Amino acid sequence: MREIELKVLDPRVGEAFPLPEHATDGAAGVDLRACLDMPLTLHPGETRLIGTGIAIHIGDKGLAAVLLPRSGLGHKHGIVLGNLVGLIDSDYQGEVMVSCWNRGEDTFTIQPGERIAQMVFVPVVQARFRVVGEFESSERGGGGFGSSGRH
Ligand SMILES: O=c1ccn([C@H]2C[C@H](O)[C@@H](COP(=O)(O)OP(=O)(O)OP(=O)(O)O)O2)c(=O)[nH]1
Ligand SMILES: [Mg+2]
Repeated sequence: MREIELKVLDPRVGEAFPLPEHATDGAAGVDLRACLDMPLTLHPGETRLIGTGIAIHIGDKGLAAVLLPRSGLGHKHGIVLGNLVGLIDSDYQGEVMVSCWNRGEDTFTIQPGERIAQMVFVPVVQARFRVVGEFESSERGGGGFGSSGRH
């Protein structure tokens, strides 16, 4: 298991609000909690940026973190991410923020400390580009967007 530096920005984290951790042995993500002072009601179509009360510094350019919706919130209540997927750079040291979007048709109230998203660490390959005039031919070539048919 990798160790990632974490700063507690709100004293409730680690006390009233548990620190993020993999909930089971095989869990891919760690849940992030809404560091709110009071319940926050999201009306249909509304998006709000919510702090998590933590900062992380990944500090390894071969690693990043992605923020993803929680399945239950997204499927049952329409609470997903305003940026669809959040990306945390390895050199980011600010508070981890979650853009919460109510894409549903009902209002939804987020409670302080509620788990609103999950964060997954992923490997990253940085690339530089070498400009060429022609590519070596490949089986696919330029075909895409359903070029191989539907079945
Ligand atoms: O859901 C998110 C997405 C991003 N970030 C933070 C970490 C990330 O490293 C930084 C920049 O994110 P990104 O590059 O996606 O945003 P941008 O709009 O391109 O901003 P910038 O100009 O600062 O790169 O914002 C979050 O806290 N939550
Ligand atoms: Mg950016």
